[in-house]
Amino acid sequence: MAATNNTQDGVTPPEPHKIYDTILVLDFGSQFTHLITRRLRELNVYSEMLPCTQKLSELTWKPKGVILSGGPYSVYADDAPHVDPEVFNLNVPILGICYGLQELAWNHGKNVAAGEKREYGRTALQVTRHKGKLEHIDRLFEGLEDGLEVWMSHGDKLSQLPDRFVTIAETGSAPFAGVAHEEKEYYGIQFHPEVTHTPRGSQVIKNFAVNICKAQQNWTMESFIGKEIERIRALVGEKGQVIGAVSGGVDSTVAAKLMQEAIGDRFHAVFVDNGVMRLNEAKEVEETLTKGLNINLTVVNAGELFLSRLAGVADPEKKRKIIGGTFIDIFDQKAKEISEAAKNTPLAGNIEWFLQGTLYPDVIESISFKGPSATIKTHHNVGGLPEKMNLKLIEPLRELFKDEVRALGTTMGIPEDLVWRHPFPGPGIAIRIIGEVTPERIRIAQEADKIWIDEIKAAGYYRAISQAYAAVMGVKSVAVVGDQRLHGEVIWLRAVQTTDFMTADVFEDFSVGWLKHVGARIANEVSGVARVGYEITGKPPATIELE
Ligand SMILES: Nc1ncnc2c1ncn2[C@@H]1O[C@H](COP(=O)(O)OP(=O)(O)OP(=O)(O)O)[C@@H](O)[C@H]1O
Ligand SMILES: O=c1[nH]c(=O)c2[nH+]cn([C@@H]3O[C@H](COP(=O)(O)O)[C@@H](O)[C@H]3O)c2[nH]1
Ligand SMILES: NC(=O)CC[C@H](N)C(=O)O
Ligand SMILES: [Mg+2]
Repeated sequence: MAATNNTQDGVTPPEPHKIYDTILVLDFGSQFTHLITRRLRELNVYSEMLPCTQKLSELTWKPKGVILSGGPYSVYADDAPHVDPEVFNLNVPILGICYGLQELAWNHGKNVAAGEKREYGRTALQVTRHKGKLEHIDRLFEGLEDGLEVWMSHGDKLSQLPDRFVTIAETGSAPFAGVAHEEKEYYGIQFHPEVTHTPRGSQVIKNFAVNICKAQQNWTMESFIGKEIERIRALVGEKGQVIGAVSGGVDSTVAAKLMQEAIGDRFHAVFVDNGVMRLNEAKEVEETLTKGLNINLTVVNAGELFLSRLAGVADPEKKRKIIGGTFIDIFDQKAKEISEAAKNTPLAGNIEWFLQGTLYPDVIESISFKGPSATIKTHHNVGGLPEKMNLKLIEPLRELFKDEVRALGTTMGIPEDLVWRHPFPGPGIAIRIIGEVTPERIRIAQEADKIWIDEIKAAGYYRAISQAYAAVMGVKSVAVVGDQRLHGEVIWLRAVQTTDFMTADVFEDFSVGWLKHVGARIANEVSGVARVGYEITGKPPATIELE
């Protein structure tokens, strides 16, 4: 069923929502909306999220079911968002969660009002079973024990049952904690099944998606790989060529591997060694990508150029700009060379495409009903390049969450230590050295970081930590080594836990004794180090990186 023709021939390659049974999640701005999509995908049911304002006539595919998410508004307020009424003509099951339940009720009698008090936290759910004539509506809570623990977060409530609905669950304070339409497959629940505080929430979501919507559970990485490869081939055509910047990080490596599988050497990867990578990293990235993964890779050794442009510069933003600018100069130049050479490749055409490792959270962030968040930092090291070079974007990971990218990488045979590698910023250790970046400081930062990460791995902490590094504080301090005075560098160790990198907690599981052991190793083994500290500030206020 997948198209094999080129798009230029007028056939659009099918997107996942056209291939897999898809549950559409309409977002009313809850903090948890993306978790609904995550939970569904964990059940191997494909799901996509769109803003609640989505015009359903503009949708080019038909969902198997629709979930209306929670949201911060009150349905009865003048400026409250409302779903396109066409949703009720799709003839598919609908599940309303929290605001979504209230939105269902608003559309069936408008009986929603402010409650006397907010209900926030865990509570026990009493399920009402109907059997007999209404047996079909018992399916939402099938297999769930009475009194199950659910998590609530609302201030409004249904003041009476919506027209033609019956109660399917209640709690001490919410008589309409679950409702269902007598005939149509409309369900509403006041609690949040998508959060982990509702331990059996996944079962509720599964009952809706699989038992009620009859969605197939066929969203697996194996199946995604095959379909995505077909899609890339259809998009790029028989001769098109693609260029992409790869960093050795998870996202760009997995994206590059997919391209290699799809079009072989017509994908050209470029890796820039900017001289501020981790110790031996440039060599390792090169080996893994070429020997391990068979990717058509060009390595540009540009360490000296980067360092010469960074000489004497201490301002963090200037450092970032210099690195970003130099990166673009180099990439642009290399891309031109590769394009020229590509023209002489028999059977292949021009480079028309640019690979980007965009992930689903970036997509969600840009389409969420709340609108793009003002605080997010986008670190596109290759920003602006595709337009400048007149290339079309290809983004094979744009439907995936990070953990799905990791699963995909593992399935494609990418080594575990790369798949689980902590993210590394494009400007590298240049933003982990406060002040001027000198070869000596780079050496010290690299050697200290190697010891820190090796120790973290040996102690089994690596995967529990989201990001860890050793930095150079850029101020000198006095130490005494072998009766000699040392005026040396100060090493700053950081390790944080986070899910979204927007906020982060300091990693707390290290014992002081263990930290002392690592500190002693760094001070002893890395020459020029006077002292070592472990950072205890979370984000906010401190950012994850030092600069
Ligand atoms: N040294 C580099 N050489 C080539 N491309 C790079 C380099 N550093 C960054 N890039 C490009 O910038 C993009 C963004 O970097 P970013 O660190 O956000 O993602 P990543 O490296 O792919 O994955 P991860 O988030 O796991 O580090 C990369 O995907 C890659 O295209
Ligand atoms: O590619 C990048 N270019 C950058 O300039 C940059 N600055 C920060 N980061 C990464 O972003 C995440 C959040 O970092 P901060 O808390 O320091 O803003 C962390 O994962 C940081 O490593 C960068 N990545
Ligand atoms: N979490 C929610 O969806 C809350 C819905 C609505 N704003 C309420 O307070 O009841
Ligand atoms: Mg990276």
